[in-house]
Amino acid sequence: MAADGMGFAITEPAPAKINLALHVVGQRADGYHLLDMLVTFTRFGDRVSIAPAETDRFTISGRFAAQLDNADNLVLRARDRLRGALSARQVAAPPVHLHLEKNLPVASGIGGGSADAAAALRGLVRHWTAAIPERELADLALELGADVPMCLAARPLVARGIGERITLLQTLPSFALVLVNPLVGVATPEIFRRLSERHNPPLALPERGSSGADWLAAMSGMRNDLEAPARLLCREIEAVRARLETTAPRLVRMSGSGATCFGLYDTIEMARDAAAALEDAHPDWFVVATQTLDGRQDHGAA
Ligand SMILES: C[C@@](CO)(OP(=O)(O)O)[C@H](O)COP(=O)(O)OP(=O)(O)OC[C@H]1O[C@@H](n2ccc(N)nc2=O)[C@H](O)[C@@H]1O
Ligand SMILES: Nc1ncnc2c1ncn2[C@@H]1O[C@H](COP(=O)(O)OP(=O)(O)O)[C@@H](O)[C@H]1O
Repeated sequence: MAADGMGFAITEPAPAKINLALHVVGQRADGYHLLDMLVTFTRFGDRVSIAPAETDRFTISGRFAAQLDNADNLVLRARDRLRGALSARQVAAPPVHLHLEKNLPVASGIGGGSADAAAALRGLVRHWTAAIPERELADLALELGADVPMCLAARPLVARGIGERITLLQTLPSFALVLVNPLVGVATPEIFRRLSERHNPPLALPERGSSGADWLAAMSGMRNDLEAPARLLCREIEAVRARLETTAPRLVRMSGSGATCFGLYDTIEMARDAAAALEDAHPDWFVVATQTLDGRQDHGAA
């Protein structure tokens, strides 16, 4: 079932989250790792649609719909948490039909579940015309997952702490990129457990007002500290990286805890050519050419 043409009142984009860099800089007493992350979002992603309904309903479509459990979906957890917060304020939150178009691979390091939860929160706040303080919404988002607050912002940013300390980056430009996933899921907790070093140097960001070239130069000096343990756990990451390197990218890196890797290119045409070559060589992989949102774009433009 596609959401288009079904009369949904609201369709909210759920852009993929890309960790352009991820430095592990410490660990909290509860075991969670302290991170320094340079994050952006893509035009390509999932979509969450909302319509009024007699009783609550949830439907899923899209390439990766079959891999998800309807009952325990982050979209439903987001709905229930927001409804709970609103009922505490005596704000009505009547039944809704939520539809998820699942285009992003699951457990792949690009935050699909977090993006869906954030899109559901954004859409339901609009649908229920709920005046909820930004701070309370951010706290509620964090309870749903470490990546959900940044997916709520859905624009270029630096995230610190476990992801909750967010600074928006107006100057980060849009990049053409290719996402490649070998369709092997990676379990995030396992990757963190296998880290050999937990106190690495923080991000060194370029000066304010830097150009795209300055950002690329700065990013080439950054890392994803989760890449080494992820490669040990998921052998396919090596092959994905090697294939991406043959397409003349400006930068190749893994996102999040993997296994999705991305290549950055000078133009969207170059990214599309690279994606076509990768799809030819590996029709069994997930490959997509897209663009990241720039710091001044609203996520609604995705
Ligand atoms: C690694 C990142 C980078 O953006 O992305 P993904 O690979 O998930 O896309 C995130 O920090 C993932 O955040 P999120 O996916 O919300 O993780 P959660 O479900 O909250 O945590 C899953 C588990 O990973 C470990 N974990 C997670 C985050 C963190 N900063 N330190 C940790 O040690 C914990 O064992 C936790 O129980
Ligand atoms: N809407 C959703 N999309 C993806 N995963 C979901 C969703 N709801 C619940 N999950 C669960 O959350 C876990 C993490 O998924 P995901 O956000 O795709 O990982 P990642 O952040 O590594 O890309 C999965 O194992 C999946 O079972």
